[in-house]
Amino acid sequence: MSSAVDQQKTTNIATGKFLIGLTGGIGSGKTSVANGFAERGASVIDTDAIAHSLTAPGGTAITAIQAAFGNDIISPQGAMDRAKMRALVFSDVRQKLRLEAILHPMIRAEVARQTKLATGPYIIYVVPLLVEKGHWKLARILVVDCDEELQMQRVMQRDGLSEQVVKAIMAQQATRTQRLAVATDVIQNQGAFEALIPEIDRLHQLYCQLSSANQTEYL
Ligand SMILES: Nc1ncnc2c1ncn2[C@@H]1O[C@H](COP(=O)(O)OP(=O)(O)OP(=O)(O)O)[C@@H](O)[C@H]1O
Repeated sequence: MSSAVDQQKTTNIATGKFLIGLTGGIGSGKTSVANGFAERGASVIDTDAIAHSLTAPGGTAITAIQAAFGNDIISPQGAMDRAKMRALVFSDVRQKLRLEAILHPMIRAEVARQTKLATGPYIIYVVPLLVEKGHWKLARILVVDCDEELQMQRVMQRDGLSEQVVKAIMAQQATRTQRLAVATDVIQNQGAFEALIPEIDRLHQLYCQLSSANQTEYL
């Protein structure tokens, strides 16, 4: 596991924008929390959503995935067959690296494009594997945290996956301890949705303050 998250206390010089990485284990509530920030005016760039659109029918990554993995990995509709790909990359780490070699540069390019266009007071990058696959220049790291049992319940309910599959996914991710070790901010998502609201409000205010202070430094 690389400790590859490169934090900066100030606005990212390359982009001139205040960048926050949002991460958490599968089903921890990243999307729910990110939506809360978006509702308050933040620019949210979701790397998972980008990966989905790259591998949807007609997506930019489809031709390269087909060339690397064969026709069988592409569904009749022209999307990457996610279930087949999941089985493949779980059983063979080299296949995982091949897929990442195709997708990661495309995701980075799309993140850079959306970052240039972003107009919010700060930007939240939603990066599920931020701790595992770092090298993001960030001012803050926000971890959405909940216990593993709850993660499992939520994912099994949402995606109809078996406990065994969810456990296998979680085993490939960073542990709670590893994530919390790099966090500058933590949102506990252990209770009801409503309990997230004051936490999101508090951090939204903090990020607005920090981003405007940092912007001033660079004017
Ligand atoms: N506080 C909560 N109370 C009840 N259900 C919740 C809560 N937070 C999230 N959920 C539900 O749990 C599931 C996972 O949440 P969400 O999709 O936000 O997590 P995620 O971290 O983005 O997941 P993934 O890693 O799979 O992308 C969703 O069905 C969501 O509606």
